[in-house]
Amino acid sequence: MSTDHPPHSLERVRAEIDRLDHEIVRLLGERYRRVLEAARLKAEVLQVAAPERQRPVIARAEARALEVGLPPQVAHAAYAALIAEFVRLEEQVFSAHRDAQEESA
Ligand SMILES: C=C(O[C@@H]1C=C(C(=O)O)C=C[C@H]1O)C(=O)O
Repeated sequence: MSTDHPPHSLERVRAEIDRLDHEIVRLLGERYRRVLEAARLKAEVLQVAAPERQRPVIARAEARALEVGLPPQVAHAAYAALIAEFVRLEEQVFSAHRDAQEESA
């Protein structure tokens, strides 16, 4: 279904939303794998949250939202939630790594 032929029924709109969600989650999976790579490149848990990096990432998402006609507060809320969860997962990578080191010591 292309955007040249907008869907007219609720069913068709929902089918298009489902198709987009499929792609969005695929992209989130790619992003998650890069976040794990970033975690592996950090020397200590204090580097995980990196607020100085979070701010421009969220600002860029808001600016991109404006370009594509998405209310920027939606991009802000989505990215703040995503990053909070990614930070939590990165912290788990660190504690698992620390536990493994302690066990082998
Ligand atoms: C991926 C990183 O780690 C965390 C996750 C971020 C993200 O999901 O964009 C950004 C900064 C950090 O809070 C990073 O430092 O780049």
